[in-house]
Amino acid sequence: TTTTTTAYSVQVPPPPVNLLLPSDAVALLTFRSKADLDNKLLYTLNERFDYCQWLGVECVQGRVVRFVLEGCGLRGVFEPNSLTRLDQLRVLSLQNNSLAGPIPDLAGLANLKNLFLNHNSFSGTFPLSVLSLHRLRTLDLSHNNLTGSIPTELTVLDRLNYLRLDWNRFNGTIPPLNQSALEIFNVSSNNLTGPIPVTSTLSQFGISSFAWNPNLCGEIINKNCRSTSPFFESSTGVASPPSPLLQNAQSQGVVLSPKKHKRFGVILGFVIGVLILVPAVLTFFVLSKKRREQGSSKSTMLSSEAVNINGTDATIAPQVVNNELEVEEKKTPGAQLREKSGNLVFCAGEAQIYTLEQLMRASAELLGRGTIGTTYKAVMDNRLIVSVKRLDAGKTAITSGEMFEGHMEAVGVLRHPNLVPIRAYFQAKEERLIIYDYQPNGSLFNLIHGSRSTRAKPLHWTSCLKIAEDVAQGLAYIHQASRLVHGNLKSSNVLLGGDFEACLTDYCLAALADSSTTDDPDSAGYKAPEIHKSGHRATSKSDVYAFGILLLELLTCKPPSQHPFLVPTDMPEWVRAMREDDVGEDNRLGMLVEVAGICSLTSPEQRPAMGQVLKMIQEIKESVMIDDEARNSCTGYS
Ligand SMILES: Nc1ncnc2c1ncn2[C@@H]1O[C@H](COP(=O)(O)OP(=O)(O)OP(=O)(O)O)[C@@H](O)[C@H]1O
Repeated sequence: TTTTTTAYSVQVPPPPVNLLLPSDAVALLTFRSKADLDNKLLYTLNERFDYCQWLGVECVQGRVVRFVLEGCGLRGVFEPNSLTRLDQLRVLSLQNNSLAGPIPDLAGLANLKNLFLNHNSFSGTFPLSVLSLHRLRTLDLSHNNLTGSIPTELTVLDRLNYLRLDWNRFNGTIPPLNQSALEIFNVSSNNLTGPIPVTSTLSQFGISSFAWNPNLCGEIINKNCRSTSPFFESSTGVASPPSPLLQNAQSQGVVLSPKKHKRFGVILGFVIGVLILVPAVLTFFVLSKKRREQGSSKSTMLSSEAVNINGTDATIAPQVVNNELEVEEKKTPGAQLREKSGNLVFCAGEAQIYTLEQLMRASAELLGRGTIGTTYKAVMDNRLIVSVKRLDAGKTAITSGEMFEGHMEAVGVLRHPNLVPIRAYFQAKEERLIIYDYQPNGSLFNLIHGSRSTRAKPLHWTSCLKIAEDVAQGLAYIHQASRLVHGNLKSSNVLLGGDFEACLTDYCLAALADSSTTDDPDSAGYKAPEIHKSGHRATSKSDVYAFGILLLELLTCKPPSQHPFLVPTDMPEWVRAMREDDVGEDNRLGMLVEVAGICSLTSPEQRPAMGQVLKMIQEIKESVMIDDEARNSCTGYS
């Protein structure tokens, strides 16, 4: 007789193969068929339980309990009725891929505890099926294109410990979350409106959890709700106290329907706008005309002496010569923007969530001095923390004001999970500032060379692989999304973000400076030979060279100044000698060293493009089964 266990010895015509497969294998194969458009996952089934060995899969007694495919270059869709059949799944992570389309119904994943779908291109609305996953502790949907509102019913997930919805396009109000277990929470960079609910849980989070939502208000972000709009309904359904004008209308017997409330709000806003703006604009023009007539050349200006950097704590205080807005005769788009935002130009169309004055009042801590400027950590009075790079006037003197604005407008729109975003810039006479997000976990330089006592050995090779992939992704994005190049890649310009992801900073700034003034022995080792020889400007191929050197630095724990001069064929031996404790990883390491070797070839024409380098690294990643321990060390940098 023929049974299902002898499915491969055929005496009678076999039933369709799907009927013979365990349902978990069918679920995985169905998922792969729609998500893995580039056939990166080599899922073949020779034996009945082969699927438990597939990349990213972990089973207990033949049932899939973890499915983790992070940064695998998946660029299809998440097929409904595929993974959702894995009813024993505890962990599902598809983060850092390019999956698109809606998130399907996940209600079948009744045992799910951790769900990471962040850093993809999912669209559609918040997946309501998640609300039925009562065991859920971690939910990360950040960095997608999700729209619509955040459901109030999220409050029912009482085990929720980690909730990230940042970098989407959610609108509406924030639900009054009050789960005592919630420790990580972020809804920044959305389109949320209204007051931040005052619950004991939400009140413990800082401004960075809510930032970059232009119409959000509340004490946490230091924004008065009534001044934003008198008609916000709070998320608990209780309206904020009406404005005095509205009270007046009501006391006179005018009854306003909710719709009329809105219309009344618009009319009121318009009337107030006209009443305030017209005199303000008139005053502004009269003042500036008077000033021009007096031939005044005074402007809001920061003086280099104004930054007190004695010790670690300082205040970036502007020496305000004249507290009026700087008005230039010829108005470039940047100049008009400057007028609008009080001289601080916010990039990528982002809303101005702080002013120059707030920034200047911030307490500042010196982070370090670089080749073209000095970097500070600035903590503003609204508790927002940013990093301010103060360019050295002499070093960027070759770049005119207009060129600087044009350049910053091009660089400031770059947005990628592996780039530290430039939020704003400022320039006045002798003063140029660039404002970045502050990265809390230090730089790759510190991680590799920081405390020698704790980090005497090179990083685990899987950590190297993850960092290399992050850096390659950031660089490839710059090259593909713009005609710009990084121009100053080195380990101190690779910062570690909140999730220890590697993010590039200082990108595209080298072009502002005269290269003869920026020679620095620490950077010299990353410079491609053609730049050393003829002082050529950086190119995408010199970025690739620097990447090769950085990869060797990662693998060997040796700064470029200590790299022996090697041809690619000698590199594997040197790297192996530097990692003598590593056993059994020769093959994988060998592949990474090979990538470093071809990136750092002397001739720029022979070096691959950054997109190709990224592909090579991703292929190495896919060619190995990353076991659980290695995966953990990937994010923990063991
Ligand atoms: N956004 C940031 N968040 C946290 N630390 C930062 C940030 N930007 C820079 N740093 C750190 O501040 C220090 C000084 O940075 P800076 O860019 O001024 O100099 P550098 O990177 O050493 O040289 P270069 O100017 O050539 O890039 C470095 O240790 C860097 O890692």
